[in-house]
Amino acid sequence: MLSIAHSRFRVSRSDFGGEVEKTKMSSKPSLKIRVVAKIRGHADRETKRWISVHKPSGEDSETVALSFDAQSASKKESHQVHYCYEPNEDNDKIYIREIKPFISEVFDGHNFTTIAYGARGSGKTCLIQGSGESPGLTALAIEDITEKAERLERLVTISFYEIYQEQVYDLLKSERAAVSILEDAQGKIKLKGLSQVPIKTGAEFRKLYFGGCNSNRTLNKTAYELPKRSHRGLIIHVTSLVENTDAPLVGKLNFVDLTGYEDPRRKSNDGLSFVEKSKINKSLYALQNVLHALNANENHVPFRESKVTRLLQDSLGGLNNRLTVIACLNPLFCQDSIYITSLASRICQGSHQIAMESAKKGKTFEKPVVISSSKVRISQSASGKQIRSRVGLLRKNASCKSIMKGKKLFGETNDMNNDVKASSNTAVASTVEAGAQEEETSVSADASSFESLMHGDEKSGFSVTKSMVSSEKQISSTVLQHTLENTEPQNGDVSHHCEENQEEVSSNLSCREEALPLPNRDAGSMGKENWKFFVNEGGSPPLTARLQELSNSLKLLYSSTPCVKMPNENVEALEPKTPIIDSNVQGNEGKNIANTNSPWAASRTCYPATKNSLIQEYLRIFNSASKEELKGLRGIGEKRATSILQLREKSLEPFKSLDDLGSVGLSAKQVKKMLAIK
Ligand SMILES: Nc1ncnc2c1ncn2[C@@H]1O[C@H](COP(=O)(O)OP(=O)(O)OP(=O)(O)O)[C@@H](O)[C@H]1O
Repeated sequence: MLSIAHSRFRVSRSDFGGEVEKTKMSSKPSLKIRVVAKIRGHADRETKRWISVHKPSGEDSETVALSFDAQSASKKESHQVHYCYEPNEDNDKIYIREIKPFISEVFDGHNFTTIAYGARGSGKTCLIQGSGESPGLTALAIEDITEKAERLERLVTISFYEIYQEQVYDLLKSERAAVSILEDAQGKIKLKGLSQVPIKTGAEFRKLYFGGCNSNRTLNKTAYELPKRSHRGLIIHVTSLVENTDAPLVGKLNFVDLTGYEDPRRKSNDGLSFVEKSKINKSLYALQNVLHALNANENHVPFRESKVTRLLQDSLGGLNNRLTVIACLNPLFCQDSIYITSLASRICQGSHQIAMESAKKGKTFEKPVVISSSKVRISQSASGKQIRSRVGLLRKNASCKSIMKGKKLFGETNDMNNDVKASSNTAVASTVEAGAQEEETSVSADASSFESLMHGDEKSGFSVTKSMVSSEKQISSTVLQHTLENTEPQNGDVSHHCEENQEEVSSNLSCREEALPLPNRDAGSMGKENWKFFVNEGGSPPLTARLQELSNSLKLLYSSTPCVKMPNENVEALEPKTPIIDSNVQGNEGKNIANTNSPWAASRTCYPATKNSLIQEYLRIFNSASKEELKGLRGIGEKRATSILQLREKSLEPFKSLDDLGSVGLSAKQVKKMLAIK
């Protein structure tokens, strides 16, 4: 049983020596991101360090630089993050510096999220969940929150969930119970089936959290009945009734322990396949894409790319929320930790860019730091011209600037993605960086394309135009074209992978309803806020954005193409190297990948999408889109959108096939038309 000396944590804001002010990223009313690293402790304290940490001003450093001894001197580069905790620094210290100063904001109705990610065995669980000797961040936070809540007469409830294979489960129920992530007509995220249990003390919390309500659950992960490789999250809700309003104010503190990252190409001890490992890492990639989109102020934030980001949507996307990303690093050599650190550095860079923009606008922010380690590394193997011809080509328009501004987190330095040729993100960025001057060609989709799709007429229906279209539409269209070109039957592995990305709605909802289905102020604004992002200048409907979402999903597949071989991992080759396309690798149906001209072509050969999965994706729009989104589709007005929502109230997934749309009075012809963008 944990023993927490309460008085240890009574530290006033002034005790942080101005830390509160320092950790404020920007006065801009958007997500504030802080990125820190933590090097896990090690039983043998004499172990030679392989990570060097340079703290220019000691604990007061605005940023610190990490470098790895494993990298050769010529390739050695430093990765900047906001701070790095040493192996001998415990969870108390991290809590006091990174979380405690912001607890009061949760009581003001804001959301604070802490996400721990890292390679396997890097200490994420010990950090978030803790152990008997060393309480984790969750236990430390709950002590302060329950104490404060008692004084201020607020209600504290907790939810504890697990995400395994992109399915969410409630961990506070005695039976394994699935949770559905739904969006209501107002755009609020609802976690149907996830219990919220009131707690008043740290002891009550520990009883629940560490298995009190389920004897099968213990702190020891290996003893737990569910598979080990899952994400786990705790939500602490702080609710207060606001005078003269019906809606209570709810602030949330989220803690997420992401599954350990593992390079999918490496053989793992637990025998997981490449595809399974790619799926496990998907949430990490999705998180990066979401943070990139938020940092770059992009029109579409791909929250739906993974369950983790979807579940955290209102905490990541709402106003004045905070996110602390903790990159957990192994104390002994671990190639994956180098990758994890480079990603952390990128997220850190993104948050600085927001700060710089804020500063330019005359708002207060401390001097930004130039991050040398985070330069975008673009493969030199493809010329700008080649890249442009591969991706569908973008003009140097405003959208491109936005892409450049944020620099895609996923797809640039990923060691796998050093095969830049396989990443459309990178290619897009490369196009911009290369300073494309030539006349560009864009691909656009029209209604007939979708009709062709419905009839299985894969190749027809697309027109190549030289018209200027938004980059968003171009990307979507490129993906659509790609999908249409690949409607041949294919092997199970790939379609299975595609299907994993589908919005899941569990039929197993026999569990009790949420104890406190309380609305969240920020969540309420979130739906509309994101809706604003969905609508582009031309007034096109959210379907466009969904197509881009498909694009993102496909990018995830492409980026993890197994047709890439890394150089042998000997001591000489520790630093990330550009993967080599193996000319002997055979794609589906014996096609030789090396003969393909482009990364798109190569990935097509490896991972053909199915027409069916695309149709399923459209059906998911009907099963999950908000009222406004539905109304953006052809043939759906106020009345029909309301009927669809009513059907969804009765059944979680009313539309399982296109025929089911008949129940809201849509004929087959109308359905086909509807799939066209207005
Ligand atoms: N501060 C520490 N000092 C010594 N050993 C530690 C420390 N933190 C963690 N460990 C040990 O490291 C191992 C991995 O820790 P932990 O389970 O927290 O890692 P993880 O990142 O959650 O792993 P996974 O990715 O497999 O979920 C455990 O055996 C744990 O006892």
